[in-house]
Amino acid sequence: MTTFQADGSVCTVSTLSTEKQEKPNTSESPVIYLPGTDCVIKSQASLSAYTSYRVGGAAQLYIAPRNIEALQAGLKYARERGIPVTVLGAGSNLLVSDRGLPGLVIATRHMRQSYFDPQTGQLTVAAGESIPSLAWQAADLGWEGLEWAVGIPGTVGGAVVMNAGAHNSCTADMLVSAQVLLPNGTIETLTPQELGYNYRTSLLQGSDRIVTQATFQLRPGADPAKVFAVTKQHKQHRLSTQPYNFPSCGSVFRNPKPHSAGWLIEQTGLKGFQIGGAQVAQLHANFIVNRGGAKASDIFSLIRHIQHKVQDQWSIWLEPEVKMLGEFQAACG
Ligand SMILES: Cc1cc2nc3c(=O)[nH]c(=O)nc-3n(C[C@H](O)[C@H](O)[C@H](O)COP(=O)(O)OP(=O)(O)OC[C@H]3O[C@@H](n4cnc5c(N)ncnc54)[C@H](O)[C@@H]3O)c2cc1C
Ligand SMILES: NC(=O)C1=CN([C@@H]2O[C@H](COP(=O)(O)OP(=O)(O)OC[C@H]3O[C@@H](n4cnc5c(N)ncnc54)[C@H](OP(=O)(O)O)[C@@H]3O)[C@@H](O)[C@H]2O)C=CC1
Ligand SMILES: C=C(O[C@H]1[C@H](O)[C@@H](CO)O[C@H](OP(=O)(O)OP(=O)(O)OC[C@H]2O[C@@H](n3ccc(=O)[nH]c3=O)[C@H](O)[C@@H]2O)[C@@H]1NC(C)=O)C(=O)O
Repeated sequence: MTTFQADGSVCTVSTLSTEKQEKPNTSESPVIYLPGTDCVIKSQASLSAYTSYRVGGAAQLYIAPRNIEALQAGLKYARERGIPVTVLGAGSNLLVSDRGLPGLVIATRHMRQSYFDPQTGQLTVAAGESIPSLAWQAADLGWEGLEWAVGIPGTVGGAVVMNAGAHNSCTADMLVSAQVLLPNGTIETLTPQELGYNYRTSLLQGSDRIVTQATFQLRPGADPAKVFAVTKQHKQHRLSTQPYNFPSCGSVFRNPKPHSAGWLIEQTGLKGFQIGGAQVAQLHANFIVNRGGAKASDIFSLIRHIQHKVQDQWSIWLEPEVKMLGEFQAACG
C-alpha cells in the first residue's frame, strides 16, 4: 500500500517475493501470543517456507514481529528462558539444517515501512522491507541510487548485514545509518564506518545486534524513465546470466581474486554436477539450485565437494557467502 503525501514524500508498506502466504490457523491447538503483544509464537515452524532454497527443518519457536515493541518482547521472552535467538530476513542467503534450529527464530520480514523524504533525498526503511521493491519504487519516483538492488530478493536488514551488492555498487555505498537493537532491548544508531564494511561483509555478521531500520542517501530529481530503464536493464542482465527458475541463495561463494568463483567452478568441470536434488547450475556455476526435493544436506555436501575439487585443481579454498545455520555433517568417504 502506497501513500503519497502533500509534501511530495511517499510512504509504503509492501510484500516480499520470497514470502509464502500465511495459512490461517485451522488446527485445534490454542494460539499462543508473545506476552503483551499480538505477535503469535509458533512451535516447530517449518523453515523451508521461509528460505529461498525451500529447504531446512523446523524452528523450535518462531515469531515474525511487526514492530520494535514486539521484537523487544521476543528478545525478553528468549532472555528469560535462556534460549538462543536466530534472526532471519527473507532467508535468501541462508542454508538451514534439515535438523532445524533450537530456541527462538525471529523473522523480521513483517517489519515494514518506508519513507522517501524529498527534502533530503533520504529513504528511511524498516528492516523487513524488500530491497528489490524499493529499487522499483525509487525508479518510479526518479530517484537514482538503488538501480543495482533489483533482483536481490532480500530485506533491508539482510542487505545491511550482508552488504548486498551488484553491478559495482553495494549497500554500504548508500547507507547513512542503521538502527540496531541490542540483546538487552536497547537501541543504537550506527554509521557505515562503525559497521566495518567490506566486500559482502560487515561487523554485524556473527554479532547479536538486530537491524531494525536503515537510512539510505539517494539522488532524487532524475527522469523516472531513465532510472526505470537502467533498473530494467540490470534485471534483464540478471535473468540472462543467473538461474531464477529454481530455488537458490544467489552466489554460493564469495569471489576470490583474480578469478571469479563461477569461472573457477566451471573450469573445474562441475556445471550440472548433482548431489540428490542439489545441482551446480548450468547457467551460472556459482549458483547451486534446488532441482526439486533437495535436502539441506545435499546442498551442504555439494558445497564441500566444490570446495575440495577447486582446491585440488587451483589451490584456492572458496569461502561461502551463504550463511549456514544449524548442524551439518560432511559425508564420509
Ligand atoms: C536469486 C538470488 C539472487 C541474489 N543476488 C544477489 C546479488 O546480486 N547480490 C547480493 O549481495 N546477494 C544476492 N543474493 C543473496 C541475498 O539475496 C542477499 O544476501 C540478501 O541481502 C539477503 O537478505 P535476506 O533478508 O534474505 O537475509 P537472510 O538470508 O535472511 O539473512 C542473511 C544474514 O543476515 C542476518 N540478518 C538478516 N536480517 C537481519 C536483521 N534484521 N538483523 C540482523 N541480522 C539479520 C541473518 O541472520 C543471516 O546471517 C541473491 C539471492 C538469490 C536467491
Ligand atoms: N531463485 C530463487 O531462489 C528466488 C528468486 N526470486 C526471484 O527474485 C526476483 C526478484 O526480482 P525483482 O524484480 O527485483 O523483484 P520482484 O519481482 O520480487 O518484485 C518486487 C516488487 O517490485 C515490483 N516490480 C517488479 N517488477 C516491476 C516492474 N517491471 N515495474 C514496476 N514494479 C515492478 C513488484 O510489483 P508486483 O508485485 O506488482 O509485480 C513487487 O512489488 C523475482 O524474479 C523472484 O521471482 C525470489 C526469491 C527466490
Ligand atoms: C548473485 C550475487 O551477486 C553477484 C552479482 O549479482 C553479479 C552482478 O553484479 O556479480 C557477481 O557475480 P559474478 O562475479 O559471478 O558475476 P558474473 O558477471 O556472472 O561472472 C563473473 C565472471 O565469471 C564468468 N563465469 C560466470 C559463471 C560461469 O558459470 N562461468 C563463468 O566463466 C563470467 O563469464 C564472468 O567473466 C556477484 N557475485 C559475487 C559472489 O560477488 C550474490 O552475491 O549472491
